[in-house]
This record gives sequence, structure tokens and C-alpha cells, in this order.
Amino acid sequence: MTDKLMIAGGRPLRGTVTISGAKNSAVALIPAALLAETTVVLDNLPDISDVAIYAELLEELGARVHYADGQMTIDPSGLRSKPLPNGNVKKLRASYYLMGALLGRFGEALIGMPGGCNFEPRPIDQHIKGFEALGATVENEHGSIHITSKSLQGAKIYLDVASVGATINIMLASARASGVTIIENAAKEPEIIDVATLLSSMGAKIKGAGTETIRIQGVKEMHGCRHSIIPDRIQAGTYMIAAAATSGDVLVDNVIPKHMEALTAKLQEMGAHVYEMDEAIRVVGQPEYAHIDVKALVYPGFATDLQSPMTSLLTRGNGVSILTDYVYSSRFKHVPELQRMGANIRVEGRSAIIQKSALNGAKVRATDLRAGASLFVAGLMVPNGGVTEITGYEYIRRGYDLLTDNLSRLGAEVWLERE
Ligand SMILES: CC(=O)N[C@H]1[C@@H](OP(=O)(O)OP(=O)(O)OC[C@H]2O[C@@H](n3ccc(=O)[nH]c3=O)[C@H](O)[C@@H]2O)O[C@H](CO)[C@@H](O)[C@@H]1O
Ligand SMILES: C=C(OP(=O)(O)O)C(=O)O
Repeated sequence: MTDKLMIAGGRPLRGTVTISGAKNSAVALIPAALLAETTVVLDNLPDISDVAIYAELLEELGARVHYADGQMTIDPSGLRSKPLPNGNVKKLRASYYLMGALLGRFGEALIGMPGGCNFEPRPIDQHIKGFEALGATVENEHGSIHITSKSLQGAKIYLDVASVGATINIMLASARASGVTIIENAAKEPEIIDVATLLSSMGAKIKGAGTETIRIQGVKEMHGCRHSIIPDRIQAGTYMIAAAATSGDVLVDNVIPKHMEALTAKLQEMGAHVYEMDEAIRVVGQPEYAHIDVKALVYPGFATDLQSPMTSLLTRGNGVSILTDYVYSSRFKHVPELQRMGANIRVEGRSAIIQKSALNGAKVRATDLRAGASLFVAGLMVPNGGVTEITGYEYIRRGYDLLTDNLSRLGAEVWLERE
């Protein structure tokens, strides 16, 4: 039985929401712990399905995992590199990090092609190029990737695209390799710095994370440590957008305001009032907004993971807004669903052309995680208690913990019903 998310819209969000740890850090830090010989403790984990599935994956590999109240203890002493062609690996995108982690630890990994949100083809050629540059042999065996290496040797790797996943996977594979690895055109997302911080606490030697050149001096052994995960900038951004979209007043607590700069600038350009504090951001919505253009880019540009919820807010801009995604060329599965809710949007190439439109309640489907975010933001915007019914809630649970609790506390009328 799955749930559907129900929203009676039209209430401005007001109050405080506290943001949990970042999904995209968590799903990299958990496999990174496999490189250690002793126990790693991760704090501030979000209570999302991707994290729960990752805990099961580690147990399948022989690690002892204790996960409760946002803390995961990973004892890798019984760990081995077992083939994982199917099952849990297909349930999330970031299972690809098991390739780098197991290769780095055991010189072998057999992992099925990752699942997760398939809003468009998401190749992993740059990951594979990185493993091969380190001296590994990579073969496609009946849809699984089999990677082997007798001894990994550091190398200079230029990424054709600044891929988050490839950057982290190469860091994982090379942390215990012989010699020096240099990643050029590395991705600069904050989650990469978080992974480098954990790996360094485990004994790795990494410099330059957060810049386009990362240098990894391989070490022979890595050990356990304790690490607290950075706040989720995409959850934070979604609540900021929802606050503006409902003309509300929300304090988004436990954020790193620097991570939110591109979104903050765009909300201000529309006319919302945004106040930055040390570890919080307050968004005060307005009755009217200007139309704006948004370009989703790699960090520190506007995050592609926020373009779908931003699409919903842009239906309130006076005039025509153009949102272009330069990271993914066709991440617009939320658009037909928003159209069912009355949104006047058309997709041209990699852009959505968004006219000011009044939204109405409808039955819609979340086809992926952020399409779901777009729909719940839109549902909150529907005036006069109009009801939106969102199926595909299992996608939303991949990335938003405590969603109905948080939105209810902010004054929204939201509930779950059995499908
Ligand atoms: C678990 C996780 O952290 N997921 C995030 C990660 O996904 P993910 O790491 O999968 O995304 P990438 O940064 O790798 O992808 C960026 C672009 O590069 C392309 N590409 C990527 C790898 C590759 O080998 N070849 C290639 O062509 C992709 O098709 C895409 O167009 O970064 C994305 C971009 O910020 C986010 O949307 C995801 O939320
Ligand atoms: C696309 C996303 O995640 P994943 O890469 O895990 O599918 C996302 O978080 O928006």
C-alpha cells in the first residue's frame, strides 16, 4: 500500500521549519564509510527512504549498521565485496557510490545500474572513465557494472562534465590507491566538500574539494570517525520557495545561507523579502511578484534540483518567466502535471516558458522526487482550500523527511491517504 499526499491549498505558510541533513551528502557518506577499517558514526541524517535503503545495502555487504534518531553507526569489520546486481541498488540513484567505495576497498565491485529518479537518461560514462584511468577494468555484465583491479594507481582525470557523482566516485576509488590522483573540472557542490571532510577524518589526504581541481594522495589504511552531515540545501530551498509562493513568512532554520545564494538572489529579484542570519534564512512573501528568468547551472549556480519547485512559484510572476535547465536537458516531467492544475507553461527545448496563471486543485502524479516538490508547492498555492491529490508520494519520500509534520506546523492543511 502506498500513500498519496493531499493538500487543501490557500494558507500562507508561517512559522519555523528546521532542516535536516542533506540527502545528497548522506547517500555518499554512508558508502564512504566502507573505506574505513573501524566504526564510522554519522550524525544529522535525514529520515528519508534513500538513507534507510542504503543502511540495508550495507548490511547486505556484511557491515553491521545501527540506525536510529538520525544517527547511523557503521561497523565495516565483516564487510566483503558481494555482487549486488538487483534489488536495493535499483531503488536509488546513489547506489553508484558502491562502485567507487568497494573498488577502493577491495579492488572489485559488481553493482547493477542505479535506479532512482529517471527524469531523463543519466549516463555514468565519466565515473567509468575515472575508474579506468585508475587502472581498473570495467565490464558490462548483463546490465551490471563489474569493476576489477589488482592495484589502483593514482592518475590525472579530466571530467568532460563537472559531474557530482563522478567526482565523488573517483574520490572514493582513489582514497586508498597508490600515488596521487588529480580530478580536473571537478564538480564544486557543497556535498563534495562534506564527503572530503569525512574522508579526511578517516585518514585520507584530499585537497581542493569545492574547487575545480581536487588532489588525492592515496593512503594505505583508513579508520573510523564521527561526522555530522551538512544541512539539506534543496529541502531548505523548497521551503523558501513555498514561503514565497504562499505569500507566507517562514524562518528556515539550520541552513548554510552561503549555499542558498543563487535562490536568495532570484527570490529577491521577484520581490520577496529574504533575510539571511548566521544559520537561518527568513523569507517574507509578497502579494505580487515580478516575472524573472532562471538558469539552472552547476554550483554555485541555481540548483537544477530546485528548478521544478521554482516553476510552480514562477506561475505567480506578473508576465512571462523563462526557466532554462543547463544541467539536464529535459527535466520537465512536472510540467504536464502543473498544466492539469491550470498552469500556463510550455516547454521549448531545455526551457520552460511560464505565464502568470491561477492554479486549481487536481489529481496529479509525482513522476520523480523534485517533480513531486513542484506539485506540493503548487498544491499549497491553490486558493480557497482547493484540494490537490498527489500520487507517487514514494518519490517525495526519497528526499523530504517530516514533510506533512513540517507543513502542518507551518499552517498548511496536508494529510496522507492510502492509495
Ligand atoms: C545523489 C546525488 O547527489 N544526486 C545529485 C547529483 O546527481 P548526479 O551525480 O547523478 O548528477 P551529475 O552531476 O553526475 O550530472 C550532471 C550532468 O552530467 C551528465 N553526466 C553525468 C555523469 C556522467 O558520467 N556523464 C554525464 O554526461 C548528466 O547527464 C547531467 O546532465 O547531481 C545532480 C546535479 O546537480 C543532482 O540533480 C542530483 O540530485
Ligand atoms: C535527482 C535527484 O536525486 P537522485 O540523483 O538521487 O535521483 C534529486 O535529489 O533531485
